[in-house]
Amino acid sequence: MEKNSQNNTDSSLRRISRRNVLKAAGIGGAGMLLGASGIGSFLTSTGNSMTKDETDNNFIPFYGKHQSGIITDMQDHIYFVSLEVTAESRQDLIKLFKDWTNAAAALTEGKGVGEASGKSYLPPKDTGEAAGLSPSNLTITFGVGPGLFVKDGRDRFGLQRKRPKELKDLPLFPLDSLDEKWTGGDICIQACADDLQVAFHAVRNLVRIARGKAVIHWAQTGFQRTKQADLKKETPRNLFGFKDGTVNPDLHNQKELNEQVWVQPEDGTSWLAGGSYMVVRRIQMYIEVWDRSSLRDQEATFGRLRESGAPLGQKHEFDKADYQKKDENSEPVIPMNSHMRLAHGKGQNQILRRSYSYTDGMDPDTGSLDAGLLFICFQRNPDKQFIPMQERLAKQDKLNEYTVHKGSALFACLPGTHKGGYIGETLFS
Ligand SMILES: C=CC1=C(C)c2cc3[nH]c(cc4nc(cc5[nH]c(cc1n2)c(C)c5CCC(=O)O)C(CCC(=O)O)=C4C)c(C)c3C=C
Ligand SMILES: [Fe+2]
Repeated sequence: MEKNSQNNTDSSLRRISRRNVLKAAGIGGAGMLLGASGIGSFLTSTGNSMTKDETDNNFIPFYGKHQSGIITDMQDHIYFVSLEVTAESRQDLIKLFKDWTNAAAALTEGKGVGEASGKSYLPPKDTGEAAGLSPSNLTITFGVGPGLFVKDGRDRFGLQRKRPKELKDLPLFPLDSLDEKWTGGDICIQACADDLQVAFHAVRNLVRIARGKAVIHWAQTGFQRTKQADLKKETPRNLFGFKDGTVNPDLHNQKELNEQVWVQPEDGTSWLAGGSYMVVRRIQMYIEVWDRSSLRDQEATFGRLRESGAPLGQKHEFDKADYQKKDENSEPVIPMNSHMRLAHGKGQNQILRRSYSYTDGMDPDTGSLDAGLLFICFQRNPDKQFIPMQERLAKQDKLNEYTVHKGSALFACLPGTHKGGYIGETLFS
């Protein structure tokens, strides 16, 4: 569970009026028409990354240069779904993305999908369970998996030549214990909101729209502490009790985001420029085993103190880790096999972590709680970011004693769109 709301201090952004926010929802080209006004310039520079604290009506625009739900401040809940496409024609697939775009734009504004027909002899277009609820900072993010481009040797939609070389099944890492039921998918929908019913409603209606064209392959809900419960707005803690999400790219540093998160025009896949690669791993955490290990062992596992979240050898959570520091026995203060040290590597390539905890009843194999992390990260290039990082972790991470990777998927999250356009337009044009 990773926090990504650092340095969110521009008070002018917090004073955006409801009228301006709604205006922003309807404008073309990510707010560019608003020109030099505060909100216009913000949207122009960062796409639709307006964060929940920056609006006064918990609404995050769907339209923008980038899809929302990537550099958006994390909401309290996620409903993630991976779909298999059953449509056979390119036209049907394009129609699906157009219908989804219109529905997603309405849903994020707190509206239902489709017009109410008022005809009692027909099923209502919208399923109704979010009627009267606020938008709850709902974001809906669409991604496409390798199977959309070619599956079982078939180029179903004439997309094979458009597949970026990075968009392929992730390699099997040492210790992976992947289950097909939580792995892969042709398309993903990530719905995040501060209310689970709002997120569920979004997914349910989008899946309903896809009837006859796509079916659910796997789904996973996730949570973190609610903002209501955390008055001090600290970094959320994962199910091992540690602050999780301290080190992440700065969401307000455009240069850093272009280097680490957004696919760039020069990366060789023009239709994906402005999008981002999303890695999803369903990681089970052996919480009972963890609960029997000593505090010292737990802290050595992550390389951080549990209480403050400070790196070992430092006092405060955001102090810089000193990887050279030795203890009185000349041993590294931050152990060589600690999670933080291995994830950090040489510090050149980062990922944007946006993970949520999950619980899913009991693991029938062990009789213990099935709980863990729906690990999600975004990046410009998985070959240079997630994959080498996970190779290091899978080989040596002390955390592996307490976790197992059960699910895995890679998606290319499409660039954003403007009103009148549709998500996926660049891929199909
Ligand atoms: C391959 C990428 C990563 C996986 C998989 C992963 C799993 C995982 N992580 C935690 C808990 C923590 N992770 C922390 C730091 C951290 N983790 C990754 C990457 C992966 N984690 C990175 C890049 C970093 C930051 C490294 C750095 O440069 O400092 C931390 C420390 C606090 C923090 O910065 O967030 C915790 C705690 C769990 C529980 C988990 C799998 C279940
Ligand atoms: Fe981690």
